[in-house]
Amino acid sequence: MKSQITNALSDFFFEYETPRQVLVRNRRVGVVCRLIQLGVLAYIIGWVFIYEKGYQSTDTAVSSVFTKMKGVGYTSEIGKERVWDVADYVFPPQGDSSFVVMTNYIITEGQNMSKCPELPGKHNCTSNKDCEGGGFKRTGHGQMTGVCVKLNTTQTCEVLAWCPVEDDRKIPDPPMLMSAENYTLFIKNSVTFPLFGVTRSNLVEGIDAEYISKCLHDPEKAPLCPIFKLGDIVKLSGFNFETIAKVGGAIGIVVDWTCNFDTDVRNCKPKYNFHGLYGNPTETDKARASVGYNFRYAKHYLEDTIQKRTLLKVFGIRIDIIVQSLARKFDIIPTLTAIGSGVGIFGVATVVCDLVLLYLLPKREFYKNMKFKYTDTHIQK
Ligand SMILES: Nc1ncnc2c1ncn2[C@@H]1O[C@H](COP(=O)(O)OP(=O)(O)OP(=O)(O)O)[C@@H](O)[C@H]1O
Repeated sequence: MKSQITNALSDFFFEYETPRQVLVRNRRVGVVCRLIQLGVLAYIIGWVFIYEKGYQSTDTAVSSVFTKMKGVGYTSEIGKERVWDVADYVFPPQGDSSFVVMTNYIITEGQNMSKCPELPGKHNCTSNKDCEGGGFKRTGHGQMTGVCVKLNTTQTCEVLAWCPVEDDRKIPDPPMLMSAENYTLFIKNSVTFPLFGVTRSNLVEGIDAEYISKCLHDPEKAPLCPIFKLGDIVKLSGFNFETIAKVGGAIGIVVDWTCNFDTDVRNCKPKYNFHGLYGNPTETDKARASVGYNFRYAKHYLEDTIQKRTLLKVFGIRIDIIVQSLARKFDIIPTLTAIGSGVGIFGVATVVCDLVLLYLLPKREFYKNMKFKYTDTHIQK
């Protein structure tokens, strides 16, 4: 018993078995096999390694964006000249990655809390019965007092509201702040790739204070300049400035960081892309339920101890800055995984050629006999 175990152990340790193979001298099978192997090799080298960069690991960035607008707008309404600076036309003012630049507005000044007639149109009435006291209309401006009052040639419900109520039936055309086309936007963006421990900023090497004070972004001539003219942003996103300025719209600026850290990190530079998200009403769009982008904003103040407000219906260009990133660097683990899976796929060639050899060729019986060694039929005692 002991000697049997010793024999088995010595067989296990001092012997090596390797499969015997059959060398098939057949041109057709040879060609099929080599072609499949060539295809697999092309797939591994061309697709997995070169195109998909299977030898690198990837990481996306953690990023922060800061924006600042500059430029001055001028409007002249009947008897009133006004200059609009950045604190007046950017909402919110903190320099977020998503903000609105006012390009058109409807201003209602000196509103105070009192009773006044509603806007003619949706809120017309013929008698007090049409104005339910204490009630609210879906798109009304205040609480109805229950009285139907005369307003010019029509009658409307009287409301307790911020009076006079805003009349937004006509949007100023051309837009009040056409000068917004010349405003400039400064984007400061910093990205960190935690896996590779690399931090980059869009103020890359060579973008110094002097360059910033003069440059203006141009996709061809100054692709790295972080200062953009609003008119250029609108044009590059495929919109017409006057139309988008009138009713408002949204634009996405994509800062794209696609970096390869196998080369110098200084080659990791941002690319800016512009996308019109919504706005620019075309003829068919006019029929849509909602066109453009607007919101209301009020500035409150006290006048002779009476609280008053100035209401602005703001039409503007909403800019969303989106950071997209993908960095790559050589890593031994994905490299070995790609090689391993490639070697595995080579096995496909053997399976296909065996099928051809053993089941399709006319001399398949001959090859079967060469490939397999048969035992005698099992005879039961
Ligand atoms: N929208 C913009 N258009 C043109 N230049 C800008 C714009 N925003 C900032 N800059 C300039 O870029 C530089 C860096 O701006 P940053 O905000 O860091 O500095 P700042 O001195 O606080 O700027 P500011 O001129 O607003 O006081 C400054 O010279 C600034 O004038």
